Amino acid sequence: MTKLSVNINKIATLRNSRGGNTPNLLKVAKDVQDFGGEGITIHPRPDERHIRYQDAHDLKSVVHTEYNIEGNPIPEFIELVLNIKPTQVTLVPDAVDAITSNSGWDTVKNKEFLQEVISEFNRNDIRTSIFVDPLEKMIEGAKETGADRIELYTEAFASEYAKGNLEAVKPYTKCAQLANDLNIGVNAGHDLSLDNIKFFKENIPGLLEVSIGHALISESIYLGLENVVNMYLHKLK
Ligand SMILES: CC(=O)[C@@H](O)[C@H](O)COP(=O)(O)O
Ligand SMILES: NCC(=O)COP(=O)(O)O
Repeated sequence: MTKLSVNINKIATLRNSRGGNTPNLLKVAKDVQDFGGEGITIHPRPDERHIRYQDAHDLKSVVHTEYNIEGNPIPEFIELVLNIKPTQVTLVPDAVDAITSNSGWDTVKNKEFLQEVISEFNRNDIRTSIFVDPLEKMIEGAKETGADRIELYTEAFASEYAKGNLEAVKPYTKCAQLANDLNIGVNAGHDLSLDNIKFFKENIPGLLEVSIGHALISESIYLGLENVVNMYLHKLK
């Protein structure tokens, strides 16, 4: 069983573009869960370009499924997560000015730092996950940090799959198998979509959770547009 955690960053992006409260992030989080979504993911970035730190606090009382907070463990982020105590924290090594997450951790080079941060979250009963590229060495390194799970960074798979290269899933299958053997849980995310998710799931043993945002919100626009245009036309008759 693979859980779907919906990343609502893009809802906050749209809200922030007008300065008001539309679309309402908390309503969307509630609706996602009412519609069967099994988790809510947010990735507050230091510049608060989409999710604000206050949103992360406000969502705490609304998210009754799995609450996953992603981010680079800078001191402000660590403090935020320790205050909120979500179900899971996913550590992502993104630069402040990165347009989106663009690589996994080097779990070998950063082993001691990660061990330190992870043990602090573990002491607070927060499940930990580390964002990694599909490289076996990085999975072995992740195990040594004490993390409960890895999140496989799926951008490379998604872009190759879109070109028809089905072989691109192979390193992910191998790494998931290794993670299963090492008894570390497997999550995945980035650019997963309605086009690629079924194939990905079928090829990843023990896939526990996927977090999906950019494509899912875009698809919601595509699939909802006809309905809404028609509702406006009806009112204008
Ligand atoms: C960790 C990850 O894979 C990202 O996809 C992320 O959570 C999305 O962040 P943005 O919405 O800021 O691109
Ligand atoms: N962890 C990945 C995530 O939350 C969503 O990534 P994307 O679907 O917005 O690329």
